[in-house]
Amino acid sequence: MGTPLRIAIDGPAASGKSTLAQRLAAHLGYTYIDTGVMYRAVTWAALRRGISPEDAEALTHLAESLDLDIQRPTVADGRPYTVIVEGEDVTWELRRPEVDAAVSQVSAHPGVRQALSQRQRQLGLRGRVVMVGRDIGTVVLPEADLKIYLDADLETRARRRYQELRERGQAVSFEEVLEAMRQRDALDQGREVAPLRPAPDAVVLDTTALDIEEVFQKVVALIEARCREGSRVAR
Ligand SMILES: Nc1ncnc2c1ncn2[C@@H]1O[C@H](COP(=O)(O)OP(=O)(O)O)[C@@H](O)[C@H]1O
Ligand SMILES: Nc1ccn([C@@H]2O[C@H](COP(=O)(O)OP(=O)(O)O)[C@@H](O)[C@H]2O)c(=O)n1
Repeated sequence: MGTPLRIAIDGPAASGKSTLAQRLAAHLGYTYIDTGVMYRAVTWAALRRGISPEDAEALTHLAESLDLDIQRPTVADGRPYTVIVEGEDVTWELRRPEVDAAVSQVSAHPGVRQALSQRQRQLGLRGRVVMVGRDIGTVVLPEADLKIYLDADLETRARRRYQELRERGQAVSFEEVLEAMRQRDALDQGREVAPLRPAPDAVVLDTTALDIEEVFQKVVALIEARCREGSRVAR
């Protein structure tokens, strides 16, 4: 294999997926695609319209028809991209605790998943992408050339997310973040369609004791090793 053209990164909340993916995409000159943002956008729109997170039919219709645009950052406030839903910049709205609390329930509906996975697969098939989510290696792009599953223990992930939210000025307690994350993990791992788990051919990397740079270096080393293997086979 040469440089992997499609890289899939899956794992639970705050395992470091987006951080790694953005650095890898910049390093390789690839496009970074965050699929979680699409599930968050549907959830945000549902909350605004008063659609219940249990209403499969209404949510499926929303996922199929939502006017959603993910653009290059339009404001220099640390955002990796700007998300426009129905003409409104909702980039930071999507990170609010209300969205966190409902997103796993919304994402469990097969109709919602089908609508969004289809859009994601079309983007992924273009190649030269680093795609992040929960089911990229298992469902969205099972033919990805490199699959990474990032993990870290719950406390560590909750601490990372807590610090991130506090730095952004959100008034949350560590216990609230921990409990919300525990519930989201359970729903994401327990759903019937596309449950969160590593693909059989994923490289599982536990980041509990690794800093951001160490994770990045490990994955770059992995990509370089795969490239060397590929060129040996090709010779
Ligand atoms: N290996 C790491 N060590 C410490 N902090 C990390 C690490 N990876 C990511 N972070 C921090 O943890 C938070 C969540 O990371 P993020 O990449 O958004 O996770 P995910 O995309 O998996 O939800 C961010 O504030 C990020 O800077
Ligand atoms: N490919 C994906 C991506 C996200 N999701 C859902 O969307 C939620 C938010 O995903 P996210 O990647 O934005 O969450 P964080 O890891 O950033 O906290 C997850 O908890 C899942 O319920 C999914 O089901 N499948």
